[in-house]
Amino acid sequence: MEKKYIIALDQGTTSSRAIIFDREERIVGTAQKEFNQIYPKAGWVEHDPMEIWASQSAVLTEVLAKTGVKSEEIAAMGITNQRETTVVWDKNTGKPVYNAIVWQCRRTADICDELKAREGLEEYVRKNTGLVVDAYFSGTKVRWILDNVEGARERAERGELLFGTVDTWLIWKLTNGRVHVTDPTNASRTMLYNIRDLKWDERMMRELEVPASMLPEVKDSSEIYGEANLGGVGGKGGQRVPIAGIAGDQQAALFGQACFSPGEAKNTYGTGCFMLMNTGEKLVESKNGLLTTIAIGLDGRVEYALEGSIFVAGAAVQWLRDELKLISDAADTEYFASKVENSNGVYVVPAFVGLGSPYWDMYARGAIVGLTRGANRNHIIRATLESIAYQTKDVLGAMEEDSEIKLQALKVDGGAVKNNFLMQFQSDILGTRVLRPEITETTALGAAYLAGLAVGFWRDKEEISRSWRLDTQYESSMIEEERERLHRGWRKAVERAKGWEE
Ligand SMILES: Nc1ncnc2c1ncn2[C@@H]1O[C@H](COP(=O)(O)OP(=O)(O)O)[C@@H](O)[C@H]1O
Ligand SMILES: O=P(O)(O)OC[C@H](O)CO
Repeated sequence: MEKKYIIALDQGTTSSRAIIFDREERIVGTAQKEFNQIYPKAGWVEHDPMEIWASQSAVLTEVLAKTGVKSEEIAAMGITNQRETTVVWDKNTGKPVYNAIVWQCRRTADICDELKAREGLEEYVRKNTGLVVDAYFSGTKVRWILDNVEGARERAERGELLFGTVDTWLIWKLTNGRVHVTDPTNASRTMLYNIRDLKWDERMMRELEVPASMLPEVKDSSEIYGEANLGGVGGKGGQRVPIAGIAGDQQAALFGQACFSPGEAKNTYGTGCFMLMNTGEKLVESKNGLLTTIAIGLDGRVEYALEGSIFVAGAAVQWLRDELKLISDAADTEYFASKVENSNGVYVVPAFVGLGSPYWDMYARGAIVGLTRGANRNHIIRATLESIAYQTKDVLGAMEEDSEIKLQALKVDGGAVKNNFLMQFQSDILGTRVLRPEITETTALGAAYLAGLAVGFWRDKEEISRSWRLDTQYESSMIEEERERLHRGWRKAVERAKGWEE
């Protein structure tokens, strides 16, 4: 049967998605399922790995059923995932030894403080892993599991336990425990991977007390890793489909946005907000609070990116909906924010899990400042959306300094870019054009491209570049003095939120 489609699995922080693309990058069908966020203590965030797997395999089945696409028509499958989130499981039973510790989780802040106190280690981490010492990354999360789950360290030392980020966990499940792999984009988020030598870093394994036997094999982001059995009933029948692409969701979005040349950048507005700029084969060290990360691993070589990681963006909108109950749907924020002329001096700093780039403060916590008697719910809603744009502005400023490139336009994607108020305010506060493409599911598209390239479904990056299509362009209409005035207020608000929990 003719191979007409690529399927992408996009395992995000709040939901699992499966999307089928045809050769013209049209979305043929989508299925999506939210899953539980577990908050055992203030600042802690977990997911149940079995629920991640169940929701991901459910949407895979659902998208095939609802589109009528046959598994024989699928050329390959690509995987993209929330990054850093850490799963440790028993390789014999397939059972996780603990819940997945989510990237947002702050429980390892004290381990980070201990690492920072070790002579020269922070510098070593920056130089060799491209990261800062922060609870965000997988390394301290693995260490926490080994230190805190009874018997885990002994079992890990006996070679019985495996570690994986979510890509690794899903591929292990999809291949019935046969394949234990990851790719350089995910490996570069663990604090255990040397982004210069392109291998697991001996010193970091020692410092974090993580046995080498737990770590997956690191393969290219686009190659065949194994096969998944699709479309069978009760474990029988079905079609074997190659799993042929892996990338962390932010790097997948960079690829899906066709940011292939040095200096091209995108910002993805999901739970958090992640801006990545391709720096090609050049590894740029940040002096302004950004990360150096691997953009992609192709044909045995890697390209690098500078990254600004904002921990809370769309999640602040969910907070307005679920905790404050100011809205019933995320999309309502656009209407309410537009009902007021400005935020009336109110600033929301959504530092719910500390602050990432460029501030790096594990102990910051959320704040609403500038309240007066006239402040109403629309101002708070508006200030929440504005906080996403301000955080992005701070990251872009750092990126322009580090890269010495002035960005002419910012390509955007992710769930929150549907919000026209946010996009216009973003352009206003940056003073830069904002470009929203027709396909905003760029994360899934990037994973589809990687899988498609591995099996010859798409020819090369040039073919992909030609497919990028603009939907809307936003241009700034704010005068510089106003931009600076508003931004000064934001910086003051951030100062108030810093170090709160220390
Ligand atoms: N119209 C909207 N305005 C603002 N935020 C939105 C809107 N629609 C969705 N969001 C936010 O976008 C996020 C979902 O985007 P998505 O890319 O699916 O995230 P993720 O991959 O991180 O799970 C949610 O946090 C949600 O609150
Ligand atoms: O799942 P998302 O889209 O919120 O992305 C999460 C990031 O990969 C965390 O680094």
